[in-house]
Amino acid sequence: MPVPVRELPEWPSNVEAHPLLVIDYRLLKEGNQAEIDRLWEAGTNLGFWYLTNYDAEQEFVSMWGMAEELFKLPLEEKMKHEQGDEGSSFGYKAIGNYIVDAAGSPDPVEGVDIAKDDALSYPVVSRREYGTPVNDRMKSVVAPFVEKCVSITDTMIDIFNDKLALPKGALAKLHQRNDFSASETRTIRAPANLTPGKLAIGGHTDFGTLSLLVNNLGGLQVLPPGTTEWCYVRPLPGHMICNIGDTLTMFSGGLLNSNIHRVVPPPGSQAKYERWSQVYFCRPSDTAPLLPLLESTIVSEAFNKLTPERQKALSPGVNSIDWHTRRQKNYRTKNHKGQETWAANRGTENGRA
Ligand SMILES: O=C(O)CCC(=O)C(=O)O
Ligand SMILES: [Fe+2]
Repeated sequence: MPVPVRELPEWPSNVEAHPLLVIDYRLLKEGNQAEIDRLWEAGTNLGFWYLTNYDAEQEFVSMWGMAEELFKLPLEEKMKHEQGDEGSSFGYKAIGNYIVDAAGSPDPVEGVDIAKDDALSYPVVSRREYGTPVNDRMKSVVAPFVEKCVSITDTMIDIFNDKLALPKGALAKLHQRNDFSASETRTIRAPANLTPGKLAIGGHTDFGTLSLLVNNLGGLQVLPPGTTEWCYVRPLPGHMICNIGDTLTMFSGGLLNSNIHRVVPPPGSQAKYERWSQVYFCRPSDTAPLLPLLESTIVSEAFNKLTPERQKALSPGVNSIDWHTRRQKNYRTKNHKGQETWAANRGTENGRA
């Protein structure tokens, strides 16, 4: 069994971790202004924060149990539901199918991504099939997980909407429950005893709006703005890790920061355990145009202050699904041709101050 998140192995005493702001979800739900202001502070600076009192830790950990059953199947069986090389991220992901750097080095992790659309419509198949171990747990594990995550991301989207002084519900309209989107669950298993220095996931920004993450070991690192030193983010029981993704950076005219991060082997003696992560990616409706929401004077004033290069990076003008497909496709090892393929998978880090 995976290491339960509440029984984390000891953090090595000589390894520093980033002191992320801790945001209390219960206070956010109550409309506590001081907590809302702190969420804004977290979103506009590092773009990463801890969330406590979110009441879904069990739903996150249950997803590991679901994936463990799937990963037990013979590879040939799992490959029937692999994501493929066309730019969809829904489905099983075999070890080595993503690149982790510009040289095209293959990744060492196994994973599975399930579309929000499939979880919520089950037994109706909206996007694709995932095989029996997933089907058997769609109602009992996957859908409850997605429901909790949708509720958490909807809450934070409305808070950011109001802090950006957008018309009521403007951001929510770009993330409607019943619109098809690339929103999905992602479960990742990295093997124990990875070679020190090996990347499990290469440096990247997240593609969508908000990411919710629970992991059982260290290994996640952020590159804080204005620094050149990668810094560990320490998993803490009862705390999930949240971060801003590219599309929210675009909608906010660069005010909210989609920060670069990566995953390396866990620090110290934690490296001897299998590493499990559970993510929920909230992404805009497939047809949402990716442009700053200039109807807000806060957004337009921020956007006008940016360099032309940064303005261009934050207003690609393509639809959300095209952004996602381009990035995803150029992470696939089979599609890697050279340095230019890595450049083609990049997000809003281009022109980042
Ligand atoms: O495994 C982690 O801790 C982070 C995963 C991540 O950054 C991602 O899947 O985008
Ligand atoms: Fe990420």
